[in-house]
Amino acid sequence: MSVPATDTRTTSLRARIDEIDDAILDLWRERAAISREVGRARLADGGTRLVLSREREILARFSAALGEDGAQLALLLLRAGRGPL
Ligand SMILES: O=C(O)C(=O)C[C@]1(C(=O)O)C=C[C@@H](O)C=C1
Repeated sequence: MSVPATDTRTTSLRARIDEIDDAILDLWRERAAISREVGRARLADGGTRLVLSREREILARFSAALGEDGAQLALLLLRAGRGPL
């Protein structure tokens, strides 16, 4: 029996979704590691743990691109790097 064309298409689209998710996870981990490094360097220089002006910029950028979902995503990204407030 032949496989319906929609099943084949779904399988291939899901494979692409998995690739995209892997890329997102890699980028998530890379961003968090870089954020931690920036934070450690700032603390070692006697600076603050947070830079709220920078966090506001990031929140605004994600909100402008994705609305409320973007704001939530930005908050999760920031927390992954600098830890909870
Ligand atoms: O850009 C910085 O100075 C960072 O420390 C990185 C970062 C971020 O994850 O984007 C993390 C904490 C700061 O409050 C602001 C931004």
